Amino acid sequence: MGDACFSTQLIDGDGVFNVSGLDNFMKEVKLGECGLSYAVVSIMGPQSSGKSTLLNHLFGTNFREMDAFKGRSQTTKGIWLAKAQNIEPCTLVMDLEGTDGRERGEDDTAFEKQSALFALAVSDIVLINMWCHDIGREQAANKPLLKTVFQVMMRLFSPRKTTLLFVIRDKSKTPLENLEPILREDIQKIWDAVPKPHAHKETPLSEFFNVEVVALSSYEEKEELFKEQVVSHLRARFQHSIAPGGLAGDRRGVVPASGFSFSSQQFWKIIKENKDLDLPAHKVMVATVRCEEIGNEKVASFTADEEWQQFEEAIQHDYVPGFGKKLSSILDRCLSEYDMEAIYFDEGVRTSKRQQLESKLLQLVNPAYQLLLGHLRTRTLEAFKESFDKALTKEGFAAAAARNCMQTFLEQFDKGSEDAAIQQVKWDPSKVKDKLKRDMEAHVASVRNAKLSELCAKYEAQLTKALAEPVEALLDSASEDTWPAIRKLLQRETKAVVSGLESALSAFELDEASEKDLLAKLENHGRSVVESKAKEEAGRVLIRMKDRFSTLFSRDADSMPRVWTGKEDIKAITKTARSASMKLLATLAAIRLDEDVDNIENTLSLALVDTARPGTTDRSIQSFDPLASSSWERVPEDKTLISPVQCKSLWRQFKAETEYTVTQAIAAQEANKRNNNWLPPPWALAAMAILGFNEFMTLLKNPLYLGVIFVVFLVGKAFWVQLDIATEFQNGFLPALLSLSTKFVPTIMNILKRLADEGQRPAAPERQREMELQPTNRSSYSNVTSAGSSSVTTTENGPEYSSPVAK
Ligand SMILES: Nc1nc2c(ncn2[C@@H]2O[C@H](COP(=O)(O)OP(=O)(O)OP(=O)(O)O)[C@@H](O)[C@H]2O)c(=O)[nH]1
Repeated sequence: MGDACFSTQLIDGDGVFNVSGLDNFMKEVKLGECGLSYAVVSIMGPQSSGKSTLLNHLFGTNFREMDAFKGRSQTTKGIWLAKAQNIEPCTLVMDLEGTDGRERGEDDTAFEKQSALFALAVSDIVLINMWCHDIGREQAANKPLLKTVFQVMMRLFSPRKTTLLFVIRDKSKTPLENLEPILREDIQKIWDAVPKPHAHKETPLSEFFNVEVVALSSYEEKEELFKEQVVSHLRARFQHSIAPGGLAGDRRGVVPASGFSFSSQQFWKIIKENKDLDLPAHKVMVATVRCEEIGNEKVASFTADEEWQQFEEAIQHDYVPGFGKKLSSILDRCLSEYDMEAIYFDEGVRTSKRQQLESKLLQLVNPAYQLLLGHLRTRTLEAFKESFDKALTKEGFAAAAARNCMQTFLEQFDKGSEDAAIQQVKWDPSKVKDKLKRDMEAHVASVRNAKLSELCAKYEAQLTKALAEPVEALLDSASEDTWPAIRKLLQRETKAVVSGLESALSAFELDEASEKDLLAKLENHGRSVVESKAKEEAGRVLIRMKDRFSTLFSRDADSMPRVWTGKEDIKAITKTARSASMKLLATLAAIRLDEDVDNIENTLSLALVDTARPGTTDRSIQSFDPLASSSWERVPEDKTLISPVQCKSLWRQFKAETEYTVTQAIAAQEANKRNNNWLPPPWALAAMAILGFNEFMTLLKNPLYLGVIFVVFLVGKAFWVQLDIATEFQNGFLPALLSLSTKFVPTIMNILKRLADEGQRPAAPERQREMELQPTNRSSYSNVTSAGSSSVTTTENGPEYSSPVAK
């Protein structure tokens, strides 16, 4: 690559900034890597005053020079930029279009003013090229130039101190020592004459400029001497110009080399808009833009980072161990790269942009972190459930064990979240942990509730078993002691089961109120078992009453079946049996689990059994019926099983259905009495014995008569059995006659047929005996059932009673 590469037109003659040219130039000379170690030198001076010639000799550049033989005309248009050769640190050299050209106007927007301001803004050293013979001259060519420089300097807010190096060309024999004071005086005069803003009225020139003077021999006449002076004297002053005590000014507004392109573009833009330049603000602005750019580059490089991309992908599916450590190192790398690139920019801007970058990166990473915590939470919850359920099947539910298990897995979560923690930021995983804790608690609670209801159901079943059958038995044998006995039983069994549940509940560590609740529920369950049993029994009360009645009525005190001989007091027996049945009704009329304060038995006894007591008249019953009510006195509605009116109707039904048994008994008694009366008086028996003596003797003498009588008896007995005459007459005399008349002929035929059949078989006598036995059994069965029975069907509205007769 030739020397030409190092020079480029920065701003053309029309004031257009060559952005791409500058960017290429910067890449070419690797300016971006210089940081703050670079200097900018520019040269101003009249047209064709040998500026380019000086720069090329001083810095080894190749700015265009005028050909000496072609005459004087402007060669440099706009502003050119090149890099000085063999000068440390990197020194940029700007060659400006010459002043006092006739082509340009004189107003504020004139190109030479704009370029002078630009040069002052970006340069550390400004060379002012002037002819030696102009010194002390009123009409010197450099006077308008200096005026311009000083004027535009006022347009820089808080300007930095720039070095003005006056290069006196074509030095004469007059020594520099003599020339310099005259020059400085000239400069001071110009400075004083320049209109200044109020704030800088009294500001001395030295505040803004560092004035240096150097004189060179004529390049045209003493070229060798010129070259020697340039190389051996002047060039040395540009080495390490930015070091303390170097040629450069105070460099207050300098921007890092990587911001040079943007900074100079902005300067030119503002100058073109004819605005004043605020160097500190400009510095901050360049830093802001550049740091932002660097930050964005770092975000882009982070997003494209392969390691991060792999991480992000893996996290979509599952928890990745070592997340925090790995991500911290990627972020760290990114941030330190930023630090390195932004190091020379304004510290305030750099730091705030670093924070922005950091928060952007963390924002990018945060969803992955949250996802990771989500995976960690799910994993931990699953592991907790597994371990908890395993312990549950082994040891049953225990609140303490559940707590320990939760603690272990919460600690596991803590470890996992520590592993996921990023060093650059302290993200708080407590919300996720809280959610995990809530989920764990919900699981424990649901298991606990299931176990609790299982336990309660077990104890309820136990209590049901302990109560149901004994209560049924107690109610079955209803007496005065029934309810006290039931109460005692209920109390005893409930106490036992409740204490069992109480000790089983200790593992659940329930609060006092909940425990009390459960125990009370169990107690209530016991009561409800008793109550439902009582309801069941009340539904069957009519059958029970009839059973009790028939037991007491048909059996004597020794439980032996009664034979109605005629001596029994049927009325008294009936009364006893009915009053026992009434007691049963009274017992089942209400639930008495708390106390026996009701007056049901008395009321019933008064209204149902004692109606026929001496002194009780029909009128008094009619005028006051204690059963004409739907509720009992002192018995709450929910404890009433059979209301007074129901009792009354049941009693009526009971009486109607037992009436027949009583009538039967009375009939049997009367029949018995009649049977006993059939025997003739003793005198008739004596007469019969005396008068029938002859017939008796005839029979004794002729046993054939006895055989005939025996055969007649057998035939008669056969008819009795076959026609089931005894059963037929139980249904009444007339129906029996009708039934017997229809059955008479078939029975004769049947007997004859059987006789014929039996005659053909050798075992005939045994069959006949069997035949004789059968009807006897049947008749005894029918006697048992004849006591009558009824059935009860229960409907939603309560028990319904129906009599078997009706059926
Ligand atoms: N007398 C004299 N002439 C010089 C000197 N240095 C250069 N020249 C001549 O001055 C003429 C202009 O030289 P340049 O270097 O092109 O001057 P310039 O100031 O860059 O010109 P513009 O870019 O057009 O403003 C050339 O013919 C040079 O030979 C010098 O020291 N003394």
